[in-house]
Formats: sequence, C-alpha cells, structure tokens
Amino acid sequence: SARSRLRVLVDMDGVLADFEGGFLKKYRARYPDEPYISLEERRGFWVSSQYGQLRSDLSDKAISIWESKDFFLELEPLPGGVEAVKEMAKMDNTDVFICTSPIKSYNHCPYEKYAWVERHFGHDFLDQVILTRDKTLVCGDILIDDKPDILGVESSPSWEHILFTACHNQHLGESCPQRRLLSWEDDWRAILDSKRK
Ligand SMILES: Cc1cn([C@H]2C[C@H](OP(=O)(O)O)[C@@H](CO)O2)c(=O)[nH]c1=O
Ligand SMILES: [Mg+2]
Repeated sequence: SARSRLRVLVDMDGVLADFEGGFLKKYRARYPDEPYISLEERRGFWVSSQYGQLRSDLSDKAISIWESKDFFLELEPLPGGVEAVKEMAKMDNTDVFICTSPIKSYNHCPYEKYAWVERHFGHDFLDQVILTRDKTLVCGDILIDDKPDILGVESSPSWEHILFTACHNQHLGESCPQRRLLSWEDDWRAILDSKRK
C-alpha cells in the first residue's frame, strides 16, 4: 500500500495479559478438589476443550472461570509486554493498536478489557483499543497474537500474523508456518523493522 506509517496490532490475552496463568490460579481456588491441567501440559488454544477431554463436566467449570466478574480485569500483565507496547507507541512512524476479541458472554469482559488497558496504559490509550470478534477485518502490517489460526470472513488479511509463543502453542512445529515472537524479551524491534518501507 501507499501508507508510510507502520501499523502494529497487538493481541491482549496471551500476549499482554496472562489469561492462562490467571485461569489456572482461579480454577484451582474455586475447584480445589477437581483435576487440572498444568501450564506445561496445556495443548490446543481452547482451555475448555482440553478440560472437557480430561472429564466432560470440566469444560463448563473452566468456562465459569472466565465468565466470572473480575477475571479479565485482574489478569497479570505478561513480562515486558506493557513496556514494549508503550515503547512502540512512541516510535516514529508507528501506530499501535490493541486488537482483542471479547467473549460472547458480555456482561463483564468488554468493560474489563477497557478497564485493564486504562489501568496499565492510562486513559488516553483507550483510543488504541479495537474490540472485534473478527480480526481479519482489521487492517495492519502485523498482528502479534498467540492464536495459531486467526480466521474470519476476509480470506487474505492485510497483516502478517506473528505467532506469540504461549504454553498452548509452544509445541506446534511445522503446522505453524508463522514467524514467532518467543516472548517480549525476543527481538520485536527487528520484526517491526522488517515490515518498514
Ligand atoms: C475461551 C478462551 C479465550 N481466550 C481469550 C482469547 C480472546 O482474547 P484475545 O483476542 O485478547 O486473545 C478472548 C475471547 O476469546 O479470550 C483464550 O485465550 N483461551 C480460551 O480458551
Ligand atoms: Mg490471545
């Protein structure tokens, strides 16, 4: 395109906010006598699918955790993420947006995602939030996201998907052709630079 500024889309859960760690902590506190899946044993993007495979009734118990009030608000930031995004936002010729999908059980999640961004980035950064269930419709140069398959109605999205490594995707090999960011300690500046005109 003719655009000169680099547009970076950064996912929230699993990239900036510790969804997996927050889930496990609250699941174990609420269901101390039920089996659980350690972060080392996590496989597959959907937590509820793996819990359902462990025992069919555990799928609903897992869902009850992220549908609860304060789940999304109280997620801990992943190391280095908030600092990296703040630094990106100050870079010349760079626009950064937080692009995140709310769950469809909407009584707490959308509000809490905005409140989380305000808490960790400040009120002005709310201008940079994009809530969408279909990230393929959002235009950008890169999307840094922990979900291996980002699908939607647009079959050729404008962004390159950079797969952010998480417990659930770290074992995926050849089936994941994307470039990766292993953590926020990895060289995200080089990935941005590789997309600059
Ligand atoms: C149900 C579920 C949601 N999520 C995250 C992904 C979405 O946020 P994000 O787009 O910020 O990564 C959000 C709604 O599905 O919750 C998981 O990461 N794992 C899950 O198992
Ligand atoms: Mg995510």
